[in-house]
Amino acid sequence: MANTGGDSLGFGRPGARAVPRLFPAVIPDVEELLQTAVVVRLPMRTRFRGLTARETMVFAGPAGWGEFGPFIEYDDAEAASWLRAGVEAAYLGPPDPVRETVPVNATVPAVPADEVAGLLRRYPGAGTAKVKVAEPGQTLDDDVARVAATREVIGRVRIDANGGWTVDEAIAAIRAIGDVEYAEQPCRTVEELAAVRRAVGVPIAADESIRKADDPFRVVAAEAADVAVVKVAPLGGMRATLELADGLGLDIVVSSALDSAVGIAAGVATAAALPRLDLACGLGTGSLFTADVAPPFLMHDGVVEPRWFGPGRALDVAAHAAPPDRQRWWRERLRRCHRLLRN
Ligand SMILES: O=C(O)CCC(=O)C1=CC=C[C@@H](O)[C@@H]1C(=O)O
Ligand SMILES: [Mg+2]
Repeated sequence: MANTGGDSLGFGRPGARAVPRLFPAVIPDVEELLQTAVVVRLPMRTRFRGLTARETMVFAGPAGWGEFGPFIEYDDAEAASWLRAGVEAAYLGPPDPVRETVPVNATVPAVPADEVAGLLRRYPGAGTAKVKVAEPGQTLDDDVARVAATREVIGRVRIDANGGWTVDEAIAAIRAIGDVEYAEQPCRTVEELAAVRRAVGVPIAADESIRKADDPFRVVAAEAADVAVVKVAPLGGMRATLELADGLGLDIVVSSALDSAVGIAAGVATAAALPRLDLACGLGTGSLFTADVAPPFLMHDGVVEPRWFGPGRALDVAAHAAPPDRQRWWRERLRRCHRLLRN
């Protein structure tokens, strides 16, 4: 039964943007975190989310490596959850798995249709593809063509509009695109998602309406979605994500936050620990980078296996270290977020 009320994660309290507070109970000293922290800049193969390189920070703790990589434009209140997730990974390690493999979807950025087949070669055995749609500056024809090109290679397609459509645009676009596994975040608000869901026969997935919401349970209360896309870093960690997934009572897809291999390891560990997992997870974004801090989670036969970058494990950070001004910027950001977590 879905939980539509308040919850132990700290979500949904008036004025308190979700900084889940459950794990870990003790946040280490900031100087300890900064001692091993390195900022890397990972070059990307294809533009994704407007990025051609991904800046992120990794640090080590007694349980291994953790990642702190909130997107640059996020404010400190939003970024603090990402720090909590990194601290949990480095100080607590992964939850116990209940499965040995995690099914993963191919991710198709908003590329021209004729680039799709080449891109999908990076996802051997994928049974599901997620196609980005509603990209600013592109048309519905571009989306229809990209989805059609994807379907020629992978039969099961889900789409992600990142809230880019109005309700009317979403209804028209979903009808034009045709049968999909689900439409992720077709519009921006929960009410709009519910309106689209009522109008179309296609399942709706909520992403931003969960990871950026003051109250992720509103999606359930408003009957706005069939699927919850959950991301470990913005939701404050693996255990917080598992608890939220359990409370939501929707079908769950664990997805990446465009993390390095360190953050993806936490996503895979979370998916491996879910009591039920019926849908492929969006954890194949390592394929979008041309370099990573460790061997990326590349799928084979449509799945990846959990792996953990434990204590004493050296990462390939030197080759990808960001310039000194960016190191300073991230270290200051970490200090500010750390103060928020301690308060
Ligand atoms: O779900 C996937 O296949 C890949 C992950 C993915 O699409 C995203 C990762 C990071 C930022 C987001 O804009 C984006 C998403 O909206 O789901
Ligand atoms: Mg999404």
